Amino acid sequence: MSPADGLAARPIELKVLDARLGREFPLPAPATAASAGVDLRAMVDAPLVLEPGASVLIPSGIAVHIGDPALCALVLPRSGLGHKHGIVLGNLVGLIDADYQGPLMISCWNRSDAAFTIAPGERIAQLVIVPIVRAVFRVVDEFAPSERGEGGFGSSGRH
Ligand SMILES: O=c1ccn([C@H]2C[C@H](O)[C@@H](COP(=O)(O)OP(=O)(O)OP(=O)(O)O)O2)c(=O)[nH]1
Ligand SMILES: [Mg+2]
Repeated sequence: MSPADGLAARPIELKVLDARLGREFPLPAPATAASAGVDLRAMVDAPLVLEPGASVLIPSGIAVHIGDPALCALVLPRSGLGHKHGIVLGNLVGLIDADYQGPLMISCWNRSDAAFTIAPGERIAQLVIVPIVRAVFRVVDEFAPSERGEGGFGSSGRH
């Protein structure tokens, strides 16, 4: 039994905006049975040199309409690119709303001190669908006491 066997697959509508996807490059799909995300590809026309410190908005070649307001999607860096090459996201994390139907874009930021060339179709980030809680804020004057109280920002020390 694979670890993901207990998970019901959830259909999410996807539009292919770049005809190379599904032909020259695979459509987004989990790499393993229990992968949390699917990799997103940089659907640029030609190799793109990202200079140190530069950021650029790259089309993923797809649009997704999540539809269910109890879900959203997060665009996250790939750990290898982020750690080894400093290729992360210009917005740090991308949030895709359930009602967004436009092109899924990836803001790529080269936080390293070396230029990085992004090849057409390269897997550049990943997309994770997550459940959300719809908060309705209820204004109060005082909170009931909690164990932490107002302590934060390192209040518990370092070790
Ligand atoms: O990395 C990202 C982040 C966002 N989006 C799209 C989907 C999201 O639903 C929409 C709006 O994102 P967000 O609310 O984070 O951006 P904003 O600057 O507040 O734009 P808006 O005024 O349109 O809400 O942009 C992307 O394609 N990629
Ligand atoms: Mg917004």
